[in-house]
Amino acid sequence: MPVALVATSHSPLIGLNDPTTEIRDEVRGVLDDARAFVRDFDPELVVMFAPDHYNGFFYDMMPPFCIGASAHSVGDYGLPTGDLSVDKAAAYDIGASVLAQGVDLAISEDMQVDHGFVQPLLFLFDTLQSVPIVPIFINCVASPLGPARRSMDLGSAVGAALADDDRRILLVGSGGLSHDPPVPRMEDAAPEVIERLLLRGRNPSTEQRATREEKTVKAARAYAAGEAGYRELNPEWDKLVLDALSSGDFARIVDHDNDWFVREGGHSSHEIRTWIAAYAALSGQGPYQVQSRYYRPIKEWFAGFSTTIATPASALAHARVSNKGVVR
Ligand SMILES: O=C(O)CCC(=O)/C=C/C=C(\O)C(=O)O
Ligand SMILES: [Fe+2]
Repeated sequence: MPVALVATSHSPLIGLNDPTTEIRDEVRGVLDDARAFVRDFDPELVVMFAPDHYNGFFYDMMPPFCIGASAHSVGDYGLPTGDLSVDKAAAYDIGASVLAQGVDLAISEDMQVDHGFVQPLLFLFDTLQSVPIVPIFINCVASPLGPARRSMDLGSAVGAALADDDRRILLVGSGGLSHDPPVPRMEDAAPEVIERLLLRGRNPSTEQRATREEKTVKAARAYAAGEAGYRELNPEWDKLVLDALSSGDFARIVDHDNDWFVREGGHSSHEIRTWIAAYAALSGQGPYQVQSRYYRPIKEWFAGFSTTIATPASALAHARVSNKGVVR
């Protein structure tokens, strides 16, 4: 199948707590390049791996992986609400194949998604409905998490499921590198927050959502000003991860235990599982090459922010090649 990959960080703070104009423009340029690449590739199907942040998935039933046969954006952080254009038949086919290959995943006919899915869609397509999509949720925040290697197994199985599909397929991974924004954790959350991590967190009122989101913005401002006791970003670790994914050396990442990710990259570094899955799906189609790689630590967004584009090595001759950012 003709295939390409875009993996990108997301951050709910984009537009709400921006870095300098220079850095904002730099990122805008990188995302414009990614959008131009995608426009040229003209995908007929997007398969997106992304996490959730207690907007769609709660502790009433928290699967490690879930494929959406229909999906709806909850509209967090000012993003649009509405249905995604899910390719239901493809979702069931991929789900059945992945299960047959021995990777367990749930299926949802009513998947609620947040900025984890919505931002990359908007970065690359401007709207929620521009392109048929199969959304695949990977739990990256709600402990206990399985080993990172399992997200590689998921990605490999999805890649195998797609191998005979003749459509142009864009694989997308959505999540940060090192980062530790204030996403609550069951282990140490206050009782009223624990309530929110259970089913009762679903469909908050406008006021409840605004209060919660204001807290995140306030925390990011304090973090960027050096005031808060949050974990620093880790560009060295981010480079290791980007190098490993660029070279296809997955073992450098997935053979580590979950504590390594938290120690090196903070709790939300588990979001890199979405990239691991997307890259593993790509690697199943043969050798690949990263064509473009951007990285910059952006504290205002609580993110080691990166965007990469990769294609099968055979497609490289047609590539736009660029490397931007501060760490390569
Ligand atoms: O909104 C909340 O309840 C907690 C804050 C939150 O979800 C932050 C998410 C940040 C990212 O998605 C990220 O940096 O990857
Ligand atoms: Fe996130």
